[in-house]
Amino acid sequence: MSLQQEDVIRSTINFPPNVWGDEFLAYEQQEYEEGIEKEVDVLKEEVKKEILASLNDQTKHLNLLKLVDAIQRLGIAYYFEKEINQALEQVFDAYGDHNWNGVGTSLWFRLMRQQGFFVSSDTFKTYTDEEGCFNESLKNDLQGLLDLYEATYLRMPGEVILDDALDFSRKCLADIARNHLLSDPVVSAEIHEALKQPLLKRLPRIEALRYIPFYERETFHNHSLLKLAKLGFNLLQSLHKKEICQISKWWKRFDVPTNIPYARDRLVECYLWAALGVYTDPQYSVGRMWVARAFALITLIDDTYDAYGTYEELVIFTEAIERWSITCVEGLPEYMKLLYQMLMDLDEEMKEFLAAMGKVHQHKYVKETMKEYIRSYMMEAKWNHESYIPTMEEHAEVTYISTGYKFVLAASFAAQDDVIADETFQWVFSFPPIVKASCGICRLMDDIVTHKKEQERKHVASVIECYMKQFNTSEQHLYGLFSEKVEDAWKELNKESIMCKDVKMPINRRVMNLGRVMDLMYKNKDHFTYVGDELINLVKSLFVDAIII
Ligand SMILES: CC(C)=CCC/C(C)=C/COP(=O)(O)OP(=O)(O)O
Repeated sequence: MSLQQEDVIRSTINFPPNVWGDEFLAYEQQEYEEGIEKEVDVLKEEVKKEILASLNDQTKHLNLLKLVDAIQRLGIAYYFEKEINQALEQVFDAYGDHNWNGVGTSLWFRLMRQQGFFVSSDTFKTYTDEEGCFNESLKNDLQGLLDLYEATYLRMPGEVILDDALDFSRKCLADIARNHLLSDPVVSAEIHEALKQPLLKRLPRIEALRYIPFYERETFHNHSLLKLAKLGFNLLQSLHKKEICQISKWWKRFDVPTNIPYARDRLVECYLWAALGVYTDPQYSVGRMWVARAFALITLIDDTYDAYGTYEELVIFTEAIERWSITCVEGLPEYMKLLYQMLMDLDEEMKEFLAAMGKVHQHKYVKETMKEYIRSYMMEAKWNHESYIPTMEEHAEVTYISTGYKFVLAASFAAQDDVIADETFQWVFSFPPIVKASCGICRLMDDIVTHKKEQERKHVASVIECYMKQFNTSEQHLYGLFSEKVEDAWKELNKESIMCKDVKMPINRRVMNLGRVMDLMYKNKDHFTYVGDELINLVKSLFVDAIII
């Protein structure tokens, strides 16, 4: 009997169609005004000089930190990687892990930890009395409270003083916001936004979009820096437009709505994921486009395993993945052939890229993590088929891999046009705690918002069902419990990014950005599947509408 016959029961649902149509195909000819790069270079030099001028003068260190903070929040740190590192190293050499005293402690603490320098949370003891209570006088300094609040999010597991400082500053800020004591609407908006989402969880590019107009309103802003931020934003935006146009042309060839109508068609959203969470710096154009396309294809494969494919079909597909050869196409059910072909074509492209870079031997890392990823999909399909609810441990082991983040990281190292050591691939293979924590954030935040809808059809058990079964408990208090686990995972990310020196900071930052994407795609609702105005407007602001200079 053919598997394609109509009596096969498939647990599909009607996902909303792609909201973009052909919009991005129109951006092929986007050219930026001539001369803009020259202007950017001049401004860069000005800002570099300013950084370097403050380096050796301790009286200027607070201003130096403010400048670095502004550069990072304006989203142009990639222009000053070397200078920022030099500046923060200098500050670390001057004050060690706890000797910064007085004004700016919270800013110093946050910037140092963000850069991977360990500084001690004991520094905040000066803010408390003998009983460990935070001084009431702190409530009178609004900027100080905001800075303290943002600094506390850099906490590691067990840092009670920072947990307390967070409770204290959050409560003070919420009281201030509630009491309408503020006459300044800009500061009031700042408090509301900070309470909604701390800096730690904001994706740098989205923060730039938000911070540029905010910074402009500040009386003492640096004019060169502001101009550079705007030009830099627009330059990268025009590159994004071109890239989305290019990958849209590739995607259109496959006519997904006709050929794979049961799956989510989400190329632009996947590009957003890749551009904000994986490759944020302009130079990684090739990698960004490869990863975005891989995500879009994986989304189709995910919906095949989670919904449309029958168990028998999925076994065949998984075996073909294990064999990893285009010759397997023939043995696949008709509708799966395109998926397999797309995957093999993308893989071929990756191989060619690696060969051109002289690192073709690293292809095996991408292939192996992809196989492992698909095996995790198959295990979920098996549990679903057998109506088996796994233990929490079994569930985590499989569904952390099925977030795709381990594969994404390995692929991102390969698709990056600089030299990435084999040890870095081996590091991700060993599934280190920082990567696990990022996968944990992904799995928990995803399951919290998607499980209700998924369980309406036959779907693998989410972490919620597994916990309820194992601990014989009700669903109600689990959302709070898992939200706390997400916070714990953030503490782990902080700790590992500072304490673990196996990889360099840009790689840790990538792992953290993957965690941050979840705050965009899966906070309170599944914005990836059900793309609404919020995400649409964000995409337009990031990739379509230039900032007015
Ligand atoms: C990082 C990657 C690979 C992104 C690709 C897009 C994707 C598969 C999203 C998860 O959808 P989902 O919410 O249905 O996920 P799951 O099926 O794992 O719950």
